[in-house]
Amino acid sequence: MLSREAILESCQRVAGCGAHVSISDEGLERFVGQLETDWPKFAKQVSVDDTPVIVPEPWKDTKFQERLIFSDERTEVNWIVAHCLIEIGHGWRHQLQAHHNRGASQTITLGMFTSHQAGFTYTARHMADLTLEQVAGWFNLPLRVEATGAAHPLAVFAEQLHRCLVGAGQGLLAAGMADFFDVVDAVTPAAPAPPPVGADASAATCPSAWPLISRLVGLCPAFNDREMYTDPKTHQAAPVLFMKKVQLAMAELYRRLDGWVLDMKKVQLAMAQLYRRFRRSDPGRFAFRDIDSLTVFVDNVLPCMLRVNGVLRVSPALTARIEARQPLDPGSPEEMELRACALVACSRLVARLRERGVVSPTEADLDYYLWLMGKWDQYRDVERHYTPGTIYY
Ligand SMILES: Nc1nc2c(c(CN[C@H]3C=C[C@H](O)[C@@H]3O)cn2[C@@H]2O[C@H](COP(=O)(O)O)[C@@H](O)[C@H]2O)c(=O)[nH]1
Repeated sequence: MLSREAILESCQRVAGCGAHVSISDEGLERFVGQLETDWPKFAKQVSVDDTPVIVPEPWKDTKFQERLIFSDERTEVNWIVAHCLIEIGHGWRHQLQAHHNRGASQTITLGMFTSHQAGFTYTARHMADLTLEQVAGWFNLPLRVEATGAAHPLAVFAEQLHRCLVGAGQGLLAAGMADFFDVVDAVTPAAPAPPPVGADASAATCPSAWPLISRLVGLCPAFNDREMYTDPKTHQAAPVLFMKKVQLAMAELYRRLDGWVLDMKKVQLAMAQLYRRFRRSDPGRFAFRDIDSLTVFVDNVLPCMLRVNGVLRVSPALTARIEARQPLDPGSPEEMELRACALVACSRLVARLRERGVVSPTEADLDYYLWLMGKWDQYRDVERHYTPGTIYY
């Protein structure tokens, strides 16, 4: 089974021997102080947890604030997991900006809203049968250049999205699962009876996130975010695990649904809405007792925020490549060192914050914080690394 330890240890191996990226102890300590000061501002932004997605400041006043209406809990869970499965496309940021003035994550979120409004439900069969044209339509991605009829560069992005979804649909079907919700059901067959109001969600009745993570990774190729890394000194190769999107899915399910018992009947739903306010009163399926064992969901934004805030030291040659927007190859040492060092640095940041005791976030909280930070005015134009060839982030 996948575990926090397996992910962290594989990244620590890279962080200990990387040729291009390392963690600065002084920078890390300085950033801990900054986080303590800035945390309250952040807490306000993500505490609104009944919105379908976390809404960064620049997205305010857009339709993302609207509540998506789902016919039932199964449909909502399937939409959330599918959304996280296709949180990719950072490497197309500039092409997307030029095409429709939106970045990768806004393109994905808007496309997910559009598909929902079009009545699409993310069942295994529906995903397996998706056509490239359908996907390109929802996400507003051109497949051809109008004037010449030649393939549009963004068609590759549309193909990546299509591949993620079809792969998941086929994987689920092969395992006899009708949808993502069936996987939840297979892992935690019956929602445990809710403990009395006011009881602690960390009680053993709450499920662990890791069996569900492991099962989803086994079924959906696009969740299996791992690469081989060769130690530059010993020349030994070993796998490095990041598991960005599947951990994001756990955090999203937790953020949205931990207060719900998902298979309850309509009349109970109203009760659940009331319970939901009392976050810890109704753990159901998604109040993962080990939510604080997730690592950050490492993409290209986190390494960038840590680099500009002095936590990551990046070699001048690699910094120059990043600033020149030169793409990195998926699985290249540079790409893996950036991601691995960011993941390890975040676990150290959270450990230090907890020791000092002023604020005590989970790594998932810190992830959301750093991702939202990438939208702040002073950071929006800072170049991040780009790996357009990956389907993992
Ligand atoms: N570490 C981390 N990375 C995240 C997200 C999200 C957003 N998550 C949504 C899902 C549910 C929530 O409610 C959020 O609304 C996107 N990304 C990644 O950023 C990358 C850059 O894209 P851009 O921002 O356009 O530049 C892209 O690879 C994208 O996959 C997150 O939360 N954490």
